[in-house]
Amino acid sequence: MPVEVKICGIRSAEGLDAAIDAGADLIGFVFFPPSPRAVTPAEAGALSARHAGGPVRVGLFVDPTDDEIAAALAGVSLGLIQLHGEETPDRAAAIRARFGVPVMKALGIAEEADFASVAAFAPVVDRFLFDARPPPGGPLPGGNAQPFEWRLMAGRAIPRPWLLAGGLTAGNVAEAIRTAGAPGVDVSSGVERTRGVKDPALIRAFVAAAKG
Ligand SMILES: O=C(O)c1ccccc1NCC(=O)[C@H](O)[C@H](O)COP(=O)(O)O
Repeated sequence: MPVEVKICGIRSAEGLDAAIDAGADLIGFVFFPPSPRAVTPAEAGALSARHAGGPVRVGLFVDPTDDEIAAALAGVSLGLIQLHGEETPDRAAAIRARFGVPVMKALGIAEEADFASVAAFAPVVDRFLFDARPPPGGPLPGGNAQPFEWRLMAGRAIPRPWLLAGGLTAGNVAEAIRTAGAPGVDVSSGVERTRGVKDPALIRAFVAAAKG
């Protein structure tokens, strides 16, 4: 199976076009205003409308209210809701039931114990994303260019499709996939020329390295 690639934090036409041309399978729109990658629902809708079909449009939320999700969905059709905060399994289940959109739960990983909630989320989510646990007190729960120990994933039975994230670049993604046994990867900082600004050449290099 080819490795799935998600390019997260798309907020420009050139970033979106490069991700689609390069063969990304999923693209992420960040609906979290403190992020330098944040977009409004209208901006995401306008970007998404540049291409009919193509990659799954992922909406990224951090402890969202129902109103926030509804507002995003009014602006752009999403194929996946990524929950990147402190959402509980009950909250993930409620979001999935209310909006009828598949859900991906992001879990921050730094040690073995961080996998404890996988079993509780598995019945109520469609995918997992394993990212580096964010630094304490940091401004963002993701998108921090910080890797975690990929060997923590090796040989682990995850009962849903999953993506590996955190500090990936074109230079390390092949090794990360091999070490973690990852069926898919997610990147944001590693394909940016400056924080929040995607670089088409880095996007192309990343997708080629991940799928090569
Ligand atoms: O990217 C953000 O700005 C962000 C903000 C708040 C919550 C999550 C966020 N990103 C989540 C992602 O899916 C990133 O792609 C993932 O954390 C990997 O980021 P990076 O280490 O920068 O490649």
